[in-house]
Amino acid sequence: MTVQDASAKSVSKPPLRPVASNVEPELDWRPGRPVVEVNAVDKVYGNGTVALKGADLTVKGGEFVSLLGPSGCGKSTLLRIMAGLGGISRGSVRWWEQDYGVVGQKGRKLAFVFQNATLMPWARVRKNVRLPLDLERAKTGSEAEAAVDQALAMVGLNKFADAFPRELSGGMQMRASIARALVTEPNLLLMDEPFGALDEMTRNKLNDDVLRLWQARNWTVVFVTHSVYEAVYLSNRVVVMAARPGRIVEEVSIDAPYPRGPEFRVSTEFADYCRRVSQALERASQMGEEVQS
Ligand SMILES: Nc1ncnc2c1ncn2[C@@H]1O[C@H](COP(=O)(O)OP(=O)(O)OP(=O)(O)O)[C@@H](O)[C@H]1O
Repeated sequence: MTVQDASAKSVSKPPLRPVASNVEPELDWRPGRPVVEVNAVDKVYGNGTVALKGADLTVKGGEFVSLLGPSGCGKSTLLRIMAGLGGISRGSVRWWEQDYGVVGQKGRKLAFVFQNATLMPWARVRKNVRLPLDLERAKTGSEAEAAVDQALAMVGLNKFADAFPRELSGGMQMRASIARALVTEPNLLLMDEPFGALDEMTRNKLNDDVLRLWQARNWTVVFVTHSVYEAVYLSNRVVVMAARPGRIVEEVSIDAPYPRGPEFRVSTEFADYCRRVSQALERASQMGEEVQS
């Protein structure tokens, strides 16, 4: 789907406007407080597709929430709405308990990681990772370089700073893409099926990297995936969606403690959660078929 959907029946595109003077600019990340709230949101595309109907979802500070559901159930649409990309047809969205104007302030930054690494092929890794800082122009040259070095080190790519994207494996390209999100020091990370194209070993490794960074950086994460295993491994909460119309139908809490590692993947607890989530997904898939028939 396109990022900006100009043809959508938009009632309220989140306004991009200067920060209100009464807004507290200091760090406002508190575990348990709502970071993004989607209230009764409908999304109808210009061609009449009802991508979301009555979506309600609150993601709280420090949560790792996965969106899971059959193809076309509106996962990407919901994630993009949470990113302030594209309009909504009904309902409301709040970020850090305020409107979109607060996004980008200290402690209220969001970053989006796309399905593909979307690196500039003609630019070296360092330049790709630095791009958001150059666009923000908030840091001096040496500050930006230091931030890039730190982000590359966190994803284990410091030795590849001067490589071109074509010289990296698919997993390394996704790492570069994560470093590009990291460099802006986001508080809310929205990830749209970032590892779907990778082999299982690489995906498992990147899952561990994301969990490590999530804990180290106090991120709040919303993660779209088609994989029950990935959703269970990563998340505190799996939100299951159904299609036609796209809607949230179930939630499963994953109460296993962190850090999670290889032992968790082979535990009966993991298998039990996977079975529960698979059953929820099966129910969701059948709902879509019922509506259609
Ligand atoms: N720009 C658009 N214009 C019209 N319809 C769209 C647009 N983007 C998405 N859709 C439709 O909206 C519905 C939800 O799409 P969306 O991409 O959000 O689902 P998804 O659950 O992320 O799908 P997938 O798992 O296949 O990526 C689908 O029917 C899709 O065809």
